[in-house]
Amino acid sequence: MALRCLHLRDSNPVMWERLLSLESHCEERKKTQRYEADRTTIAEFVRRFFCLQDFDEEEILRICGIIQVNGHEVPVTDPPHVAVYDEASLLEHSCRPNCAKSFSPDGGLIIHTVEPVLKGQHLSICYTDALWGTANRRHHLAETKFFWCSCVRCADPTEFGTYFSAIRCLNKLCEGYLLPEKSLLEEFDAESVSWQCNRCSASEPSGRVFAILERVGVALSRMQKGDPEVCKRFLEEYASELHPNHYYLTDVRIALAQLHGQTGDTGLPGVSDHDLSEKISLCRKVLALINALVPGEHRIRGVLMFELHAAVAEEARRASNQGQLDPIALRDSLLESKRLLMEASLLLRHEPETLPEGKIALQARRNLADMNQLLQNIHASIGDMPL
Ligand SMILES: C[S@@+](CC[C@H](N)C(=O)[O-])C[C@H]1O[C@@H](n2cnc3c(N)ncnc32)[C@H](O)[C@@H]1O
Repeated sequence: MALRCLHLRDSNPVMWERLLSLESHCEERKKTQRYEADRTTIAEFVRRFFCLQDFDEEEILRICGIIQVNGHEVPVTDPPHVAVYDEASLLEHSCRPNCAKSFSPDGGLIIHTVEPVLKGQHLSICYTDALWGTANRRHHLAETKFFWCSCVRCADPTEFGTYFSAIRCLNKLCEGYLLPEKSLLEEFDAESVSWQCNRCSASEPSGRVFAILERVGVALSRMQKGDPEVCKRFLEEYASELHPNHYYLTDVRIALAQLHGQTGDTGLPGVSDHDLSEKISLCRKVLALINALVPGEHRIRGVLMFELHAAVAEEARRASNQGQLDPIALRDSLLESKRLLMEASLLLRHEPETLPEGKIALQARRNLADMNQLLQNIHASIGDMPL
């Protein structure tokens, strides 16, 4: 990537100037280990191996900084590649962005709004993982993009009342939750801020809280996420330490919501009634949480809506077969399933078909045609007007 960028100097001077106009954070980078690693593995190597002595080390390291600060990982190739888009580099970061990005099959960048944007309002995307907790997001941004985030979400320790990063009070008799004592608006690391219970006001040093989070994080990274029973055990075990909406629990719920119906070859019809209703409630719960926290997570919302539409339709089919659902109630359940399908299809409309989300979008469009046919038959049988 660095070599391709350097090549622009002679092959495309206009593009070269546009590249150099981007932020490189060279001064901040000089204090990092990565700067020294880039010096030996990229700058020295490029100069010696490719005999490009007319680029000095500082110039090459500036390009490395531009790539680090402005690069996007493009998942449409295998392995993914990194690309810089100069106009999109103008977009600022927010942990609750009003825009989201997708990629076209040939690696073009598509920026789409995810909520209404007023004239004059800043456009933002999320530079980090929006489903990480506040301390992790801020640390990642400070390390890689060299700023302390002060977005609306970071400014609110409760993260819009979701308690996404909260853990249970360490006093077992208290039913409250621990959160950072002050909002993280200033330039300090989460490690310097104590955590306070929202009920008994007990204060805990951040080190104690982070030790718990690290222990649970290690357990999560070691667990077999492809096994529904393992996921269920994790949720049961750590419910006593974390807020019900905590990001670790949410991560496992997202996996479990998709696993029911994917393991084995019988698909959703082979899933037990219990697991089917668990799938529905997991999808609803996580969707409500993400809608409140970060509606811009369109990919995961689209995937969960697709999963939910299938589970709702399957539950209605079972109830109808057992005579527990009259045709009108069946129609209403299928209409809900259709609404979810339409929304999934809309949310995933920019995803390329080579990626799993693009395949789901394609399947959603096919299912929609089948669903319309099914609904027409039901309308005909109950003498209803088509909807
Ligand atoms: C991709 S560039 C964005 C364009 C850059 N501001 C420029 O003028 O070239 C990323 C850099 O912009 C700054 N930045 C972006 N979003 C920010 C935010 N929410 N708060 C503070 N700085 C931000 C940081 O310096 C970050 O490293």
